[in-house]
Amino acid sequence: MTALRLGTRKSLMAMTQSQLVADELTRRTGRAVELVGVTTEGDVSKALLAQMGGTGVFVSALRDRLLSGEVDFAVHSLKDLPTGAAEGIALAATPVRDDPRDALCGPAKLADLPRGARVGTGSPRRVAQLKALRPDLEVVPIRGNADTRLRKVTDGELDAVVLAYAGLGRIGRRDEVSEVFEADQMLPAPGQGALALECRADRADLLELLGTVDDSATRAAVTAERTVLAVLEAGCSAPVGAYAAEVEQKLHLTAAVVAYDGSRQIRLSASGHPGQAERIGRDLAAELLARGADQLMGERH
Ligand SMILES: NCc1[nH]cc(CCC(=O)O)c1CC(=O)O
Repeated sequence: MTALRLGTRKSLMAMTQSQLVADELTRRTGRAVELVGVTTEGDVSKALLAQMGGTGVFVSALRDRLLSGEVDFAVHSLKDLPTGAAEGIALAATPVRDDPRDALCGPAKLADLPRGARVGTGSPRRVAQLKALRPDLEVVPIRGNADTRLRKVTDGELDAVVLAYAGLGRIGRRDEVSEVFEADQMLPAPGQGALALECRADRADLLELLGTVDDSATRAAVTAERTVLAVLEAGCSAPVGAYAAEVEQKLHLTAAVVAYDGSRQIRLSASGHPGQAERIGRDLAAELLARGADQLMGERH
């Protein structure tokens, strides 16, 4: 039988996580899987990434390859997937989630950084929560892949950077982490640490095969988190965190909207049956809006 073609971005992080998925699929189904590296607009142009606000730039090139039949399925970081459905594309599997937390990379823990230390991150969600924890910090907007960001610390341009702990593990850079933030300090981005396998919606054979690596607890958690984001009509450029996990067959969801300067936040939790993940997310988002989330997100400065 021919090898399945797995479409992936070409970064070290993407290639590593795609290879993990490929190996697990082969282990479970006996099918060989071959990686096909695809250059996306987000990789080519930083200006374009900024202009488009990041939403979906890494994803659309891979989806084009699915629709044209050049690849059979694609592996994305779930965090990078826009919440809206894509015509003709199905979310075939969400494998067991990796660590969802954010991590500080640098020589010291957050509390031990000097007054006014320069900390790099491009994410409004991280900026706002950093400011809430340490209002004295100078938060510096940065872009680029994890390697580029980490180099700004070793070069002395920045005192520390914040990155996803899962991604740091995938590129073998966990030894640069000084502190891993708990969700009550820094609520992760919806879908952080999880992967998404997509294929064409009309490929029933593939949906079944890829379904062998799906994890229902992960699926329920990320469904709840992403529903919050969708209802708030927020993307990765909004100061919104959401994290859900199943404990003893119950899904617990926490979501927060933080003012850009970290001065205020609205944080709520809810729980329910994992089969109701979407409703749990929708109801919590409605409650956030009722308590003024819209207004907080609207205040850019
Ligand atoms: N937006 C880039 C991106 N997409 C996924 C990850 C990390 C790995 C993950 O969350 O699965 C990262 C880098 C980061 O936020 O540090």
